[in-house]
Amino acid sequence: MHLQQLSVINFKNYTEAGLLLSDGVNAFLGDNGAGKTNLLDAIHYLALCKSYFNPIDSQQIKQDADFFIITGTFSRNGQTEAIACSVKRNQKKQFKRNKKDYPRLADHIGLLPLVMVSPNDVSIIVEGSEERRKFIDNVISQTDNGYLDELIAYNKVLINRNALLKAAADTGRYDQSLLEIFDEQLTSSGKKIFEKRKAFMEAFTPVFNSHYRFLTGEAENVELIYESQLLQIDLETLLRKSAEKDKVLERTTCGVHKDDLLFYIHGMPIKKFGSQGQQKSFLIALKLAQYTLLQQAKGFKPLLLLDDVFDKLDDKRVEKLMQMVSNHDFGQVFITDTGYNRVKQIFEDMQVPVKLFKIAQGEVDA
Ligand SMILES: Nc1ncnc2c1ncn2[C@@H]1O[C@H](COP(=O)(O)OP(=O)(O)OP(=O)(O)O)[C@@H](O)[C@H]1O
Repeated sequence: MHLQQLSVINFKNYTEAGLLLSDGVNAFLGDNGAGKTNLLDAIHYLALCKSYFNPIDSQQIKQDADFFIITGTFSRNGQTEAIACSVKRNQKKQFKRNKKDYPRLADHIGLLPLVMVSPNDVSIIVEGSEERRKFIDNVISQTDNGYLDELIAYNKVLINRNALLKAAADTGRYDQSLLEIFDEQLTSSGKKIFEKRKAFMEAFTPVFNSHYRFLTGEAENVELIYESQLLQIDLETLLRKSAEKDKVLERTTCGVHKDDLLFYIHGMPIKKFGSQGQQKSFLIALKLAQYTLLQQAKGFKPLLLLDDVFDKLDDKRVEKLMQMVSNHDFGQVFITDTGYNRVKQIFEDMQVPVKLFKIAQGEVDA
């Protein structure tokens, strides 16, 4: 699958721009604040109906404008897909596929799989466990339609159970039969989520290890561990055992909402003991593993968006990454960087064709 052309009107710092893209590597190059990442985000928006960086749609509209439009023509399984998206202030966003409206926006998601690697991803390492659960949930949802439904069901019961515990503490009355119903529902969804996460991590971890090793050589020893209370004990028993504690703390203290991913380098948490370059390499390997599993599930190559990817990586790692790109391990790739000559040189040295775009203050020059 690849994006043949992209147009934006009033999107972030662009008034109007159109790009004809290569089906191999495309590089958006320019100074800080020029609008390179904004182009990646426009592609992300077109594929996944939302910005990668900012959940508020109206903030993607160019300052002082009332709407934005993004259009793109994709070649997918030998067919052309014309996707158009428009957002007006205070109105629902609209997506069209080959000029037809979607009955549900959710029907669009999954059509154009995509993986973004961005400096913002460092939150997966440095922030709390919620960021890591969000990462794993996003990756599983992209390939498993039922997973998101289970997550929604689980979170709904969790909110209700916590409200019950809080109300019981406030009123002194404890509705045991309602709690048992919630526990049953929580156990049913929680078990399914746990089984899917466990199976996913079993497939994901060796792919991650192999990408990390390729990128960094054999010297660094990293570990990726799925941590869940359910690995030791089933959720039914857990909920029963923690019932008294939950009453005192007025919230549900066990379940899959406590799951986490642990990241180690040489036996130590990478958050505290990894250099910026090592953390970045770890994140790239995580995202490339996501790419590989997505490709396996879809049967074709997703788009790969690499924002500011050379920053903090040493020359050897840059070369390895570009080797992966040039081996056509990935299909269409988009790269951003501030150094026009640097990127031109890297690709010339590797004898990899690349389409270079000069970006300056919301203007594109191919
Ligand atoms: N809604 C908007 N209206 C106008 N400008 C916006 C809007 N949203 C973002 N911008 C501007 O777009 C500019 C370019 O942002 P972008 O993140 O694409 O830069 P970049 O070229 O990737 O820079 P860097 O190299 O620093 O990462 C920023 O200066 C930002 O203020």
